[in-house]
Amino acid sequence: MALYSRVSGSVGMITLQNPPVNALSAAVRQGIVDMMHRALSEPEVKSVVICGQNGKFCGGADIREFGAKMTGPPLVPMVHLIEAASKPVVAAIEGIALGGGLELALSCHYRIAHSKARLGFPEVALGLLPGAGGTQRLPRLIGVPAALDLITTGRHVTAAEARQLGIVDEVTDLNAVDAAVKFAQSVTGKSLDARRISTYPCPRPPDLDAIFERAMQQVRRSARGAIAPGTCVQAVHAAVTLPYAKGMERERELFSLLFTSGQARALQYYFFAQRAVSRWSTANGARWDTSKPRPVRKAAVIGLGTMGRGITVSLAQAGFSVVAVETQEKQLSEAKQAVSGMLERGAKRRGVPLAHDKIKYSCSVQAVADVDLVIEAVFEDMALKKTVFQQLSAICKPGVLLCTNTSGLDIDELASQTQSPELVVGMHFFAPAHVMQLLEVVYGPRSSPEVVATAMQMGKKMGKVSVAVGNCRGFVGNRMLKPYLEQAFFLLEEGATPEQVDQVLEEFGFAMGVFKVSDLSGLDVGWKVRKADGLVSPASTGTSARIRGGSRYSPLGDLLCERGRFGQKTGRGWYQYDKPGGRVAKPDPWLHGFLEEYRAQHGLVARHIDHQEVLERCLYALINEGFQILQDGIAAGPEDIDVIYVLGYGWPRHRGGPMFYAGQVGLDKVVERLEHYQQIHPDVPGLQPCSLLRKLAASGNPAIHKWREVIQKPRSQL
Ligand SMILES: CC/C=C/CC(=O)SCCNC(=O)CCNC(=O)[C@H](O)C(C)(C)COP(=O)(O)OP(=O)(O)OC[C@H]1O[C@@H](n2cnc3c(N)ncnc32)[C@H](O)[C@@H]1OP(=O)(O)O
Repeated sequence: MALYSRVSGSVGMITLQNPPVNALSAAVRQGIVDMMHRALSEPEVKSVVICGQNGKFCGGADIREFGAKMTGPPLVPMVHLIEAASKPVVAAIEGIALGGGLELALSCHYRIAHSKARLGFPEVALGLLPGAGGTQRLPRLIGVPAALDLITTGRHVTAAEARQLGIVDEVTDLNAVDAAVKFAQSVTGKSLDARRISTYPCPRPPDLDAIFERAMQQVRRSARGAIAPGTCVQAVHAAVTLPYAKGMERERELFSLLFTSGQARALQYYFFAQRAVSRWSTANGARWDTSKPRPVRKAAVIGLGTMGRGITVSLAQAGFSVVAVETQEKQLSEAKQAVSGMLERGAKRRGVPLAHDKIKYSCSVQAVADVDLVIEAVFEDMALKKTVFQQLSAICKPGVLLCTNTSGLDIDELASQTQSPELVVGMHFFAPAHVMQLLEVVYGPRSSPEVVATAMQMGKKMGKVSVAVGNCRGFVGNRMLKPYLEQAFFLLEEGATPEQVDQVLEEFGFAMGVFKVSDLSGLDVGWKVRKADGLVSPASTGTSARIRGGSRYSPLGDLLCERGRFGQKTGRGWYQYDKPGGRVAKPDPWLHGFLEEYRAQHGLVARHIDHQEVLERCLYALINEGFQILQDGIAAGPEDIDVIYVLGYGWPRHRGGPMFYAGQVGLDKVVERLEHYQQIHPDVPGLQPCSLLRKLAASGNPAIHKWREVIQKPRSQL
């Protein structure tokens, strides 16, 4: 709702009240309309200030109401009422003015912002465009190029940048509401003719066509199939080519198109999913709201390879004192140099002070004796990690949290090396660790709730989205990757090429196809794991070479590794590169010949494989594993899996995540297609729909937020 008060006798004050961000719910819109009428009808009131309760102007339309039938006054007539007002209306922007909140501010005649406020049109991230005149007013106010930038990227600007761009009239370090009241009094009685943005002509720079062409190219490059960015460009184009009223009609049409698209639903689901994962729970009943994190001031990182360096940078940038340990002098000095470079680049990019002095380097593990938390980041080797954990357990002061950065090793086995297994937790960072936003916090059966809470909070402080997951091989992300990769390999055996598979996945919206990712991360990584698992056997022909433990197995990755083809680092993998370390993947005729030879050797006949089969086999196998993970209680809900896949594995955000996507496709359809492929490939257990998936499909494909009711008590494997 909105509160009305009178300040200094002549200023009508409308205060938005809708915690936590004063979003424009039906009640708030109704309140604004009613209070505007009141302010305009009171003769003593000469000007109006609009502000938000609790230091937040407005976070935009209330996203929680998007799924329901629209009630209350629409936004567009509301902003027109404000702009048309005969008394000056001043927006007092504290905290945030985002989306509909900024549109509300742009309909006011003046805008006063606090210096710490952030403004922006983030609708594009929700699959929408600013639909209350934002695409028509902003270019009129700040010009086409700047408006295109803000609307298509959704980036927030500081008050200072907003002032520079001309979005706000004044910035204050003092109380913005008081400043707005003073300002409102100072403009009482002045003509408002030049203050109504909708009446401004839209600037037409001479290279207008080129500007729009560039903007379209830019969004096509980065959107990966998302439709909102291009639609935003079209809406701004209408501001330039049409009179305001017609431009508004066009904005409405385009907004409706986006609003009813599956992409907007997926992105809005994802918005709440990312927030839902912070309300974590574990299979043994620990919860975010009952578990208190421990204070951590000083942390240590053991092992300064690629991951350890990234983790050190993240910790230092988050303000922690860090002891960075690498036992070899040479590696330590290389790491020191690399970390300094990363910190310098980070400080420059983010405009923050350098964090060099936060880090102390040491060659000795003894240096961690007084820290509060250790993150071990040595090679992915259980024996080595066990030794390190034994050492840490002996060296560290009592009560220290011992975390391991592993992408899939058994947390409990490591915990058993220590005197306090309840203090051990996994922190699975993604490379590059100082850039990637995702952190899987892996709890073992003995990890204490406060240790999980501490790791989750540490991740948040490092700017990560932390997702709590249970302990199993590969945790959530890498466990689901296995059947996905497996299907991709099988498709090559049956006649596909890496380029074909990658193209299908990239058209779906993945940042990179599975084979390009494999080349980037190195084929030897998986090879090492398969060797340790006893899966890699000496080259042989016939069916037995492609069976392990009674199930189908593809040795293709192993065969490439045997030939030294480790991907980008060796200049050859599933693709060829111009040199070792090269980045541009080119189809490799050698690989095609190798696949033909392989098929001939194993009596396989290449067949035409269509787009649909590639997509269904890769994605549905991955999704099926996701349901198995839910069934096992390794992830608490589908949102956890979806956030992990979007942030860690390049799943297109506008498709919500694999579990959301499965719901969109229809769970019964996913079951039906998995059964279809299982019949053809009975030796692939990953194609057998898991019982939770079957159960959900049989219960009528319920909405994703209802799945937890069906999952009920997960049968935890922990
Ligand atoms: C025709 C009309 C068209 C209108 C278009 C729009 O206006 S669409 C909406 C545009 N606005 C946004 O996209 C803003 C989205 N919100 C944010 O970016 C951030 O939440 C924030 C406002 C910058 C605050 O970030 P912070 O990190 O401080 O907190 P959280 O993100 O955790 O959010 C706190 C809770 O607030 C809820 N919330 C935020 N914005 C909205 C919103 N617009 N509507 C409803 N609810 C919102 C958020 O969900 C959090 O609550 P939880 O209960 O934890 O989920």
